[in-house]
Amino acid sequence: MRYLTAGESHGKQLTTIIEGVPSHLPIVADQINESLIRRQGGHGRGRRMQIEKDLVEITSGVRHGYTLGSPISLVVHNDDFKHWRNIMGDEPLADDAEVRRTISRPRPGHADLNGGLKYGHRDMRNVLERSSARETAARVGAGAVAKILLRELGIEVAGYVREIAGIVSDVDESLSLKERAAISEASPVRTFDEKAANKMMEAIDQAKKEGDSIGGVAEVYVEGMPPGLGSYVQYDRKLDGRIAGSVMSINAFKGVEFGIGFEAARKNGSEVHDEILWSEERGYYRGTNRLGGFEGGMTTGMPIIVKGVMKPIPTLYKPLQSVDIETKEPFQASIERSDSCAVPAASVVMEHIVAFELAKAITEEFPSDYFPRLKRAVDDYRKEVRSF
Ligand SMILES: Cc1cc2nc3c(=O)[nH]c(=O)nc-3n(C[C@H](O)[C@H](O)[C@H](O)COP(=O)(O)O)c2cc1C
Ligand SMILES: C=C(O[C@@H]1CC(C(=O)O)=C[C@@H](OP(=O)(O)O)[C@H]1O)C(=O)O
Repeated sequence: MRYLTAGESHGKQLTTIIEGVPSHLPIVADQINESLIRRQGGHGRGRRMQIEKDLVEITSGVRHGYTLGSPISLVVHNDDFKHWRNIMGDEPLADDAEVRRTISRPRPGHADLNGGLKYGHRDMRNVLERSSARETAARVGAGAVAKILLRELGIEVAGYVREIAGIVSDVDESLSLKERAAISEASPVRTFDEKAANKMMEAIDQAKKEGDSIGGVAEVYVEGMPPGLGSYVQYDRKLDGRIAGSVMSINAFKGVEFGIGFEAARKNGSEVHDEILWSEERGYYRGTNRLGGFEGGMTTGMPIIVKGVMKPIPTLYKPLQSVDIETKEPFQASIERSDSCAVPAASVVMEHIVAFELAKAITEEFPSDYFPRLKRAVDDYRKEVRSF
């Protein structure tokens, strides 16, 4: 499975094309819409999210509620486009057109300057339109299809928030995926501890008041992956590596951890590695899950636990020094509409990005263009490893 996205933040629409989804998988648009709506929420989002109501149109690859095995294309219309029609139009502009006004003031922390240098865009709107995290709506569409495939195989994926601005929300490690999903879904910052959630919201409001922004940590939890997915035999087949790469590709993500992650550097081996146990009822399993479900680039069959670190949003009302590329003069701050914290939304994005990598690994391990056949292969494999 693979996918591509297209679309500018204030352009007409976002498009996703997903290739390699087997036929006869039941899909309806509302399942994808549920994911899209979840991505729009969370305390700290800016005014743009009041304008958009992300709803998908499935434009190919699905007929009467089932995948055809042909490429699936998804379209999400940008409601904000109507306000940007002049600026984002594809007609050549008259020399004196008002909308010729260009963006010449790059924001530190965003893609503006590097993108301008690389693509020769002296109007950096041409960079920000595509570097904007609006694109993550298109990626969530692909992830929602992946989640449907995984669910049919008994694999569930949940994303939530663990930390915002240094405020940590503890999670009771014994909580099941369903419990994690339900509790975080009910929280305005998608987290567990209500006290921490209130503090997080205060920190977000404070940052907003000060014209600043804040980041945090999102976590994705996966139940039901069979052991042995991914591989140790070649670097680019290591599934933890692939997941890490795709999590790092989310806008503003700066780091990834599995299980106890960076804490492993400060512990002895006996406090890090998960002992191997066996029982008639469960087959092989681990006494702990400190490594977060991976060994040797392969799943262990234990829940996958992966964290991603999101830096604070780069667009600030508070002055940060930059240089106008036309005048070469320093300036401070450009006032633009922006989120002040998007970690809750990003936890939904991360959930879907991880789901896509898992579905991709499954379809590589059990290649079939016909979903019922793929499912039978997965069931057989589960039986085989159970009696190993
Ligand atoms: C869900 C989400 C919402 C975001 N919202 C904003 C925003 O409103 N303003 C902004 O400047 N950056 C926002 N970002 C972050 C930028 O898109 C990101 O920092 C930028 O593309 C540069 O890429 P980099 O930070 O990965 O280097 C958001 C990111 C995510 C995941
Ligand atoms: C549109 C979304 O996020 C946007 C991501 C973003 C950025 O620079 O990344 C900037 C903001 O866009 P605008 O400049 O239109 O207010 C966010 O609203 C979205 O998540 O759907």
